[in-house]
Amino acid sequence: MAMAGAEWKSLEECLEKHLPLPDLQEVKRVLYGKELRKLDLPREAFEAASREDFELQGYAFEAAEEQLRRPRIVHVGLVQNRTPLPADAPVAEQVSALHRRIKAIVEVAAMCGVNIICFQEAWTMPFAFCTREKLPWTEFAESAEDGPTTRFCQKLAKNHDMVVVSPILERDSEHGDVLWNTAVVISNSGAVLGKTRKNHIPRVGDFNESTYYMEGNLGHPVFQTQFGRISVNICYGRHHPLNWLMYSINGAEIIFNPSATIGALSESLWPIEARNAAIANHCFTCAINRVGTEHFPNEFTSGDGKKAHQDFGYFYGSSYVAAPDGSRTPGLSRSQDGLLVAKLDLNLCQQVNDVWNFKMTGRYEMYARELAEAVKPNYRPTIVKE
Ligand SMILES: NC(=O)NCCC(=O)O
Repeated sequence: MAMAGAEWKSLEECLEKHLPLPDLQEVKRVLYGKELRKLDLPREAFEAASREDFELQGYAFEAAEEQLRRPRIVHVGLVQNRTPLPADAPVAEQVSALHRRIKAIVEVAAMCGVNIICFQEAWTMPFAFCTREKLPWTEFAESAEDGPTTRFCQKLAKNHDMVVVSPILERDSEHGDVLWNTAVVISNSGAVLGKTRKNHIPRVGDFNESTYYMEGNLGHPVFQTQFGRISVNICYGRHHPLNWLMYSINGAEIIFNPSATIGALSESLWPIEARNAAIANHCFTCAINRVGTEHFPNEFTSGDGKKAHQDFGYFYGSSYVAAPDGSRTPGLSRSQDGLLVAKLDLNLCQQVNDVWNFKMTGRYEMYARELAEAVKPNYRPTIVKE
Protein backbone atom coordinates (compact mmCIF):
# COMPACT_ATOMS: atom_id res chain seq x y z
CA MET A 1 0.00 0.00 0.00
CA ALA A 2 1.31 3.50 -0.86
CA MET A 3 2.38 5.51 2.17
CA ALA A 4 2.43 9.28 2.68
CA GLY A 5 5.69 11.12 3.20
CA ALA A 6 6.19 14.63 4.54
CA GLU A 7 3.19 16.04 2.67
CA TRP A 8 0.75 14.36 5.11
CA LYS A 9 1.42 16.37 8.24
CA SER A 10 -0.33 14.39 10.97
CA LEU A 11 -3.36 12.37 11.95
CA GLU A 12 -4.37 15.18 14.29
CA GLU A 13 -4.29 17.83 11.59
CA CYS A 14 -6.36 15.59 9.30
CA LEU A 15 -9.00 15.01 12.00
CA GLU A 16 -9.19 18.71 12.87
CA LYS A 17 -9.57 19.60 9.21
CA HIS A 18 -12.32 17.15 8.38
CA LEU A 19 -14.42 16.45 11.50
CA PRO A 20 -17.20 18.69 12.77
CA LEU A 21 -16.51 19.82 16.36
CA PRO A 22 -18.89 17.46 18.24
CA ASP A 23 -17.48 14.47 16.33
CA LEU A 24 -13.93 15.68 16.83
CA GLN A 25 -14.46 15.83 20.58
CA GLU A 26 -15.78 12.26 20.71
CA VAL A 27 -13.01 10.99 18.43
CA LYS A 28 -10.40 12.66 20.64
CA ARG A 29 -11.99 11.14 23.75
CA VAL A 30 -11.73 7.67 22.25
CA LEU A 31 -8.35 8.09 20.51
CA TYR A 32 -6.58 10.10 23.22
CA GLY A 33 -8.40 9.20 26.43
CA LYS A 34 -9.27 12.82 27.09
CA GLU A 35 -8.33 16.19 25.76
CA LEU A 36 -5.29 17.48 27.63
CA ARG A 37 -4.85 21.08 28.62
CA LYS A 38 -2.38 22.92 26.41
CA LEU A 39 0.60 24.29 28.32
CA ASP A 40 1.01 28.02 28.41
CA LEU A 41 4.60 28.06 27.13
CA PRO A 42 6.56 31.35 26.97
CA ARG A 43 6.15 33.47 23.85
CA GLU A 44 9.95 33.68 23.44
CA ALA A 45 10.04 29.89 23.25
CA PHE A 46 7.57 29.86 20.35
CA GLU A 47 9.49 32.68 18.66
CA ALA A 48 12.80 30.83 19.01
CA ALA A 49 11.22 27.58 17.76
CA SER A 50 9.84 29.34 14.73
CA ARG A 51 13.20 31.06 14.05
CA GLU A 52 14.94 27.70 14.30
CA ASP A 53 12.22 26.07 12.20
CA PHE A 54 10.91 23.41 14.56
CA GLU A 55 7.51 22.67 16.01
CA LEU A 56 6.84 23.32 19.69
CA GLN A 57 3.87 21.83 21.52
CA GLY A 58 3.09 21.50 25.21
CA TYR A 59 0.45 19.61 27.22
CA ALA A 60 -0.34 18.97 30.89
CA PHE A 61 -1.40 15.69 32.49
CA GLU A 62 -3.24 16.35 35.75
CA ALA A 63 -3.60 14.07 38.80
CA ALA A 64 -6.07 14.27 41.68
CA GLU A 65 -5.06 16.27 44.72
CA GLU A 66 -3.94 14.14 47.67
CA GLN A 67 -3.88 14.96 51.40
CA LEU A 68 -0.53 13.46 52.32
CA ARG A 69 1.54 13.85 49.18
CA ARG A 70 2.26 17.02 47.32
CA PRO A 71 1.97 16.92 43.51
CA ARG A 72 5.20 15.57 41.97
CA ILE A 73 5.46 17.76 38.92
CA VAL A 74 8.06 17.13 36.23
CA HIS A 75 8.38 18.62 32.76
CA VAL A 76 9.70 16.23 30.13
CA GLY A 77 10.96 17.23 26.66
CA LEU A 78 10.91 14.89 23.65
CA VAL A 79 13.03 15.87 20.65
CA GLN A 80 12.51 14.56 17.12
CA ASN A 81 14.64 15.68 14.19
CA ARG A 82 15.94 15.13 10.70
CA THR A 83 19.64 14.67 10.10
CA PRO A 84 20.70 18.14 8.93
CA LEU A 85 23.51 16.98 6.59
CA PRO A 86 23.45 14.22 3.96
CA ALA A 87 24.75 10.82 5.08
CA ASP A 88 27.79 11.10 2.80
CA ALA A 89 29.02 14.34 4.42
CA PRO A 90 32.20 13.92 6.54
CA VAL A 91 31.46 12.17 9.83
CA ALA A 92 32.75 14.96 12.07
CA GLU A 93 30.67 17.55 10.19
CA GLN A 94 27.50 15.47 10.54
CA VAL A 95 28.07 15.10 14.29
CA SER A 96 28.77 18.83 14.73
CA ALA A 97 25.68 19.78 12.74
CA LEU A 98 23.56 17.52 14.94
CA HIS A 99 25.12 18.94 18.11
CA ARG A 100 24.28 22.46 16.90
CA ARG A 101 20.72 21.48 16.04
CA ILE A 102 20.11 19.81 19.39
CA LYS A 103 21.69 22.70 21.32
CA ALA A 104 19.18 25.10 19.72
CA ILE A 105 16.25 22.83 20.63
CA VAL A 106 17.50 22.27 24.18
CA GLU A 107 17.74 26.04 24.70
CA VAL A 108 14.04 26.31 23.90
CA ALA A 109 13.31 23.35 26.19
CA ALA A 110 15.08 25.25 28.97
CA MET A 111 12.84 28.29 28.36
CA CYS A 112 9.86 25.93 28.80
CA GLY A 113 11.16 24.66 32.16
CA VAL A 114 11.96 21.13 30.93
CA ASN A 115 13.55 19.00 33.67
CA ILE A 116 14.29 15.82 31.69
CA ILE A 117 14.95 15.74 27.96
CA CYS A 118 15.35 12.75 25.67
CA PHE A 119 16.70 12.66 22.10
CA GLN A 120 15.91 10.12 19.38
CA GLU A 121 17.68 6.76 19.02
CA ALA A 122 21.30 7.02 17.74
CA TRP A 123 20.77 10.76 17.51
CA THR A 124 24.32 11.66 16.45
CA MET A 125 24.17 9.81 13.13
CA PRO A 126 22.05 8.81 10.15
CA PHE A 127 20.31 5.48 10.83
CA ALA A 128 22.81 3.66 8.62
CA PHE A 129 22.45 0.14 9.99
CA CYS A 130 20.30 -0.80 6.99
CA THR A 131 23.43 -0.69 4.80
CA ARG A 132 25.25 -3.42 6.75
CA GLU A 133 28.47 -1.62 5.79
CA LYS A 134 30.94 -0.90 8.55
CA LEU A 135 32.74 2.27 7.41
CA PRO A 136 32.10 5.08 7.86
CA TRP A 137 29.15 4.28 10.15
CA THR A 138 31.14 2.66 12.96
CA GLU A 139 33.12 5.90 13.16
CA PHE A 140 30.05 7.49 14.74
CA ALA A 141 30.50 5.25 17.81
CA GLU A 142 31.70 7.00 20.96
CA SER A 143 32.47 6.27 24.59
CA ALA A 144 29.34 6.52 26.74
CA GLU A 145 31.43 7.74 29.66
CA ASP A 146 33.55 10.47 28.10
CA GLY A 147 32.97 10.65 24.34
CA PRO A 148 32.47 14.06 22.68
CA THR A 149 28.69 13.68 22.67
CA THR A 150 28.53 12.78 26.35
CA ARG A 151 30.74 15.77 27.16
CA PHE A 152 28.49 17.96 25.02
CA CYS A 153 25.40 16.67 26.87
CA GLN A 154 27.06 17.14 30.25
CA LYS A 155 27.44 20.83 29.45
CA LEU A 156 23.80 21.08 28.38
CA ALA A 157 22.67 19.27 31.53
CA LYS A 158 24.68 21.48 33.87
CA ASN A 159 23.90 24.76 32.09
CA HIS A 160 20.16 24.10 32.04
CA ASP A 161 19.76 22.05 35.26
CA MET A 162 18.24 19.35 33.07
CA VAL A 163 18.56 15.56 33.03
CA VAL A 164 19.65 14.53 29.52
CA VAL A 165 18.94 11.12 27.99
CA SER A 166 21.35 10.72 25.08
CA PRO A 167 20.94 7.60 22.91
CA ILE A 168 24.14 6.95 20.96
CA LEU A 169 26.11 4.27 19.18
CA GLU A 170 28.52 3.30 21.95
CA ARG A 171 32.04 1.96 21.56
CA ASP A 172 33.12 0.26 24.79
CA SER A 173 36.89 0.45 24.43
CA GLU A 174 37.48 -0.94 27.92
CA HIS A 175 35.80 -4.18 26.89
CA GLY A 176 37.11 -5.26 23.51
CA ASP A 177 36.08 -2.15 21.57
CA VAL A 178 32.61 -3.62 21.25
CA LEU A 179 29.72 -1.53 19.87
CA TRP A 180 26.36 -1.17 21.58
CA ASN A 181 23.12 0.69 21.04
CA THR A 182 23.14 2.68 24.27
CA ALA A 183 21.38 5.50 26.04
CA VAL A 184 23.53 7.59 28.37
CA VAL A 185 21.71 9.22 31.28
CA ILE A 186 23.25 12.45 32.47
CA SER A 187 22.13 13.99 35.73
CA ASN A 188 21.13 17.65 35.96
CA SER A 189 24.35 18.09 37.97
CA GLY A 190 26.27 17.29 34.77
CA ALA A 191 27.52 13.92 36.07
CA VAL A 192 27.03 10.75 34.03
CA LEU A 193 24.46 8.84 36.08
CA GLY A 194 24.83 5.68 34.02
CA LYS A 195 23.94 3.95 30.82
CA THR A 196 21.48 1.38 29.55
CA ARG A 197 21.58 -0.74 26.39
CA LYS A 198 19.02 -1.81 23.81
CA ASN A 199 17.80 -5.22 24.91
CA HIS A 200 16.08 -6.39 21.73
CA ILE A 201 17.80 -6.02 18.34
CA PRO A 202 15.60 -5.98 15.23
CA ARG A 203 16.01 -8.39 12.37
CA VAL A 204 13.12 -7.06 10.34
CA GLY A 205 13.13 -5.52 6.87
CA ASP A 206 15.98 -3.06 6.52
CA PHE A 207 16.51 -2.93 10.27
CA ASN A 208 19.51 -5.28 10.26
CA GLU A 209 21.13 -3.93 13.38
CA SER A 210 22.56 -7.25 14.53
CA THR A 211 25.43 -6.63 12.06
CA TYR A 212 26.68 -3.92 14.43
CA TYR A 213 25.85 -4.82 18.01
CA MET A 214 24.40 -7.52 20.23
CA GLU A 215 21.46 -7.49 22.60
CA GLY A 216 22.18 -5.31 25.65
CA ASN A 217 23.78 -6.89 28.73
CA LEU A 218 22.84 -4.34 31.37
CA GLY A 219 19.35 -5.59 32.19
CA HIS A 220 16.68 -3.05 33.06
CA PRO A 221 18.30 -0.26 35.09
CA VAL A 222 16.17 2.55 36.46
CA PHE A 223 17.81 5.88 37.19
CA GLN A 224 16.84 7.86 40.25
CA THR A 225 16.96 11.51 39.20
CA GLN A 226 16.04 14.60 41.16
CA PHE A 227 12.80 14.69 39.15
CA GLY A 228 11.70 11.06 39.34
CA ARG A 229 12.73 7.52 38.43
CA ILE A 230 13.36 7.05 34.71
CA SER A 231 14.39 4.30 32.34
CA VAL A 232 14.97 3.91 28.61
CA ASN A 233 13.44 1.19 26.44
CA ILE A 234 15.23 1.69 23.12
CA CYS A 235 13.14 1.45 19.91
CA TYR A 236 12.43 -2.20 18.96
CA GLY A 237 12.20 -2.99 22.70
CA ARG A 238 8.75 -1.41 22.60
CA HIS A 239 7.36 -4.53 20.86
CA HIS A 240 8.30 -6.60 23.92
CA PRO A 241 5.84 -6.20 26.80
CA LEU A 242 8.21 -7.97 29.24
CA ASN A 243 10.87 -5.36 28.52
CA TRP A 244 8.54 -2.53 29.60
CA LEU A 245 7.41 -4.65 32.55
CA MET A 246 10.92 -5.12 33.93
CA TYR A 247 11.64 -1.38 33.85
CA SER A 248 8.38 -0.87 35.66
CA ILE A 249 9.10 -3.60 38.19
CA ASN A 250 12.40 -1.85 38.92
CA GLY A 251 10.40 1.27 39.74
CA ALA A 252 10.39 3.40 36.58
CA GLU A 253 7.84 6.19 36.68
CA ILE A 254 8.73 7.47 33.20
CA ILE A 255 9.99 5.17 30.45
CA PHE A 256 11.51 6.86 27.40
CA ASN A 257 11.34 5.05 24.07
CA PRO A 258 13.81 6.72 21.70
CA SER A 259 13.20 5.19 18.28
CA ALA A 260 13.95 5.17 14.58
CA THR A 261 11.14 3.62 12.62
CA ILE A 262 9.46 4.00 9.26
CA GLY A 263 5.89 4.25 8.06
CA ALA A 264 5.69 1.12 5.96
CA LEU A 265 6.79 -1.02 8.89
CA SER A 266 5.25 0.38 12.03
CA GLU A 267 3.13 3.52 11.74
CA SER A 268 -0.10 1.74 12.68
CA LEU A 269 1.57 0.14 15.72
CA TRP A 270 3.15 3.38 16.91
CA PRO A 271 0.14 4.97 18.65
CA ILE A 272 -0.68 1.71 20.41
CA GLU A 273 2.50 0.23 21.82
CA ALA A 274 3.96 2.92 24.09
CA ARG A 275 0.47 3.94 25.12
CA ASN A 276 -0.44 0.39 26.02
CA ALA A 277 2.79 0.10 28.02
CA ALA A 278 1.84 3.20 30.04
CA ILE A 279 -1.52 1.63 30.83
CA ALA A 280 -0.21 -1.86 31.59
CA ASN A 281 2.61 -0.63 33.82
CA HIS A 282 1.02 2.36 35.60
CA CYS A 283 3.71 4.73 34.36
CA PHE A 284 4.33 7.48 31.80
CA THR A 285 5.88 6.55 28.47
CA CYS A 286 7.54 8.89 25.97
CA ALA A 287 7.75 7.64 22.38
CA ILE A 288 10.21 9.50 20.15
CA ASN A 289 10.83 8.91 16.45
CA ARG A 290 13.11 10.58 13.92
CA VAL A 291 11.87 12.49 10.86
CA GLY A 292 12.42 12.39 7.10
CA THR A 293 14.15 10.19 4.56
CA GLU A 294 17.87 9.41 4.79
CA HIS A 295 19.72 8.51 1.59
CA PHE A 296 22.83 6.32 1.62
CA PRO A 297 25.64 6.30 -0.94
CA ASN A 298 25.37 2.60 -1.84
CA GLU A 299 22.33 0.48 -2.59
CA PHE A 300 21.29 -2.26 -0.18
CA THR A 301 18.64 -4.97 -0.33
CA SER A 302 16.04 -6.04 2.22
CA GLY A 303 16.24 -9.77 1.53
CA ASP A 304 12.66 -9.74 0.26
CA GLY A 305 13.20 -10.20 -3.48
CA LYS A 306 12.53 -6.53 -4.13
CA LYS A 307 14.87 -4.10 -5.89
CA ALA A 308 17.92 -2.69 -4.15
CA HIS A 309 17.42 0.83 -2.85
CA GLN A 310 19.32 3.67 -1.15
CA ASP A 311 16.91 4.73 1.56
CA PHE A 312 14.91 3.17 4.35
CA GLY A 313 11.63 4.87 3.62
CA TYR A 314 10.01 7.62 5.60
CA PHE A 315 10.69 8.22 9.32
CA TYR A 316 7.34 9.61 10.42
CA GLY A 317 8.13 11.54 13.63
CA SER A 318 4.79 11.58 15.56
CA SER A 319 6.46 11.60 18.99
CA TYR A 320 4.04 11.56 21.93
CA VAL A 321 3.64 11.05 25.69
CA ALA A 322 1.18 8.58 27.23
CA ALA A 323 -0.01 8.47 30.83
CA PRO A 324 -0.93 5.58 33.14
CA ASP A 325 -4.62 6.44 32.81
CA GLY A 326 -4.39 5.83 29.05
CA SER A 327 -4.59 9.48 28.05
CA ARG A 328 -1.96 10.75 25.65
CA THR A 329 -0.78 13.91 23.97
CA PRO A 330 -1.33 14.45 20.28
CA GLY A 331 1.73 13.51 18.25
CA LEU A 332 4.28 15.97 16.95
CA SER A 333 4.11 16.29 13.18
CA ARG A 334 5.24 13.60 10.75
CA SER A 335 7.28 16.08 8.77
CA GLN A 336 9.02 18.61 10.96
CA ASP A 337 11.66 18.68 13.66
CA GLY A 338 9.96 19.22 16.98
CA LEU A 339 10.02 19.59 20.73
CA LEU A 340 7.13 18.17 22.74
CA VAL A 341 6.93 19.42 26.33
CA ALA A 342 4.70 17.55 28.76
CA LYS A 343 3.97 18.47 32.34
CA LEU A 344 3.45 15.27 34.35
CA ASP A 345 2.25 14.77 37.89
CA LEU A 346 3.95 11.52 38.89
CA ASN A 347 1.34 10.99 41.61
CA LEU A 348 -0.87 9.75 38.79
CA CYS A 349 1.15 6.50 38.63
CA GLN A 350 0.18 5.40 42.13
CA GLN A 351 -3.36 6.75 41.77
CA VAL A 352 -3.98 4.61 38.69
CA ASN A 353 -2.22 1.64 40.29
CA ASP A 354 -4.67 1.86 43.20
CA VAL A 355 -7.64 1.86 40.80
CA TRP A 356 -6.61 -0.87 38.34
CA ASN A 357 -4.18 -2.88 40.52
CA PHE A 358 -2.26 -4.46 37.65
CA LYS A 359 0.81 -4.90 39.86
CA MET A 360 -1.33 -6.56 42.54
CA THR A 361 -3.26 -8.80 40.13
CA GLY A 362 -0.35 -9.50 37.74
CA ARG A 363 0.31 -13.08 39.04
CA TYR A 364 4.02 -12.63 38.34
CA GLU A 365 4.96 -15.68 40.43
CA MET A 366 2.76 -17.85 38.21
CA TYR A 367 4.34 -16.48 35.03
CA ALA A 368 7.85 -16.73 36.51
CA ARG A 369 7.23 -20.44 37.17
CA GLU A 370 5.62 -21.10 33.80
CA LEU A 371 8.21 -19.14 31.81
CA ALA A 372 11.07 -20.87 33.64
CA GLU A 373 9.63 -24.15 32.35
CA ALA A 374 8.74 -22.85 28.87
CA VAL A 375 12.32 -21.78 28.06
CA LYS A 376 13.73 -25.27 28.70
CA PRO A 377 14.71 -27.08 25.48
CA ASN A 378 12.54 -30.10 26.33
CA TYR A 379 9.45 -28.07 27.21
CA ARG A 380 6.18 -29.47 25.85
CA PRO A 381 3.56 -26.74 25.24
CA THR A 382 0.36 -27.31 27.18
CA ILE A 383 -2.09 -28.13 24.39
CA VAL A 384 -5.20 -30.01 25.34
CA LYS A 385 -6.37 -32.29 22.54
CA GLU A 386 -9.47 -34.37 22.14
N1 LIG B 1 15.47 1.14 15.42
C1 LIG B 1 14.73 0.05 15.48
O1 LIG B 1 14.92 -0.78 16.35
N2 LIG B 1 13.80 -0.10 14.54
C2 LIG B 1 13.09 -1.29 14.33
C3 LIG B 1 11.77 -1.07 13.74
C4 LIG B 1 10.70 -0.84 14.74
O2 LIG B 1 10.82 -1.30 15.87
O3 LIG B 1 9.71 -0.20 14.40
